[in-house]
Amino acid sequence: MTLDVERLECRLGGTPVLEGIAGLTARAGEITALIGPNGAGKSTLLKAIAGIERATGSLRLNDHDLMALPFEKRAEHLYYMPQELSSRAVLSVFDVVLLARRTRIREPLEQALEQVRDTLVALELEPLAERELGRLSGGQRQRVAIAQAAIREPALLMLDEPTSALDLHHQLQVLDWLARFAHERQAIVVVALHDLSLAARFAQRMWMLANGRVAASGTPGEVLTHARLREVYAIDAHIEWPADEPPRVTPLTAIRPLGR
Ligand SMILES: Nc1ncnc2c1ncn2[C@@H]1O[C@H](COP(=O)(O)OP(=O)(O)OP(=O)(O)O)[C@@H](O)[C@H]1O
Repeated sequence: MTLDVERLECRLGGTPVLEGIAGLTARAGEITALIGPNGAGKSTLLKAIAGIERATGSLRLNDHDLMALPFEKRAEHLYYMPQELSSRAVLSVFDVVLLARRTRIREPLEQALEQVRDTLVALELEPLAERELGRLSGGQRQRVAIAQAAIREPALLMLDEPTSALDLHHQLQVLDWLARFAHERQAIVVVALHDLSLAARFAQRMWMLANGRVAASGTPGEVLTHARLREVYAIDAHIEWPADEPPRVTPLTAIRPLGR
């Protein structure tokens, strides 16, 4: 089970935003980290895969040609969690997660309720189960959105900066849970992240974008090099290579304007 992206192009408001995106593969059971500076095209790429932005090229998810599927049909196979989350619902945390699960219309209610309870426990959201969505903090809202996304159990789960509002505990806890989710459900999980050490720790594969193009893809060790961090992020960084562990990146200095 893989997602394969080839020759992807996307224009927004007449401007080319993604150009010649090719050679990107994400595998079932793994986390793929989508990295790159502000404006590199990460959200646009995820939205193009989801069918929210129009694009040309080739997108294959397992045996499906996603480009041939209209938005609603793609949605049967994938889910995209955006960066900006709405918090206006007056429903409780439990109810919004249950509603997300009820897209499976043939599932008995008792089974759905059990799945919701398990997911809330796993994401440490149980104490908030009866709280209205509009009365949550930013990080709590983000964790509920992750629960709403994952409980659909899509073949392809795409999360746009899911840890941007989370404290250190919940950054680790959520990514650890997503790694187990990917493995147990054999889901393809693609996560846009800014923290390179966190990305390297939990992702088996990385897609690095810069200026709407692929700057690199491969394992964290292959992608995260001094030269590439200078070129793509315009930073000097200290990269540690602990034995048998993924690289750790400490950003040191911004060396020039980034341009975007
Ligand atoms: N509607 C639009 N019309 C024209 N250009 C757009 C539009 N939306 C986004 N862009 C541009 O497309 C580029 C890619 O934006 P995108 O949101 O995909 O970047 P990103 O890598 O997700 O950035 P960030 O890390 O800041 O979230 C940016 O230069 C942005 O200004």
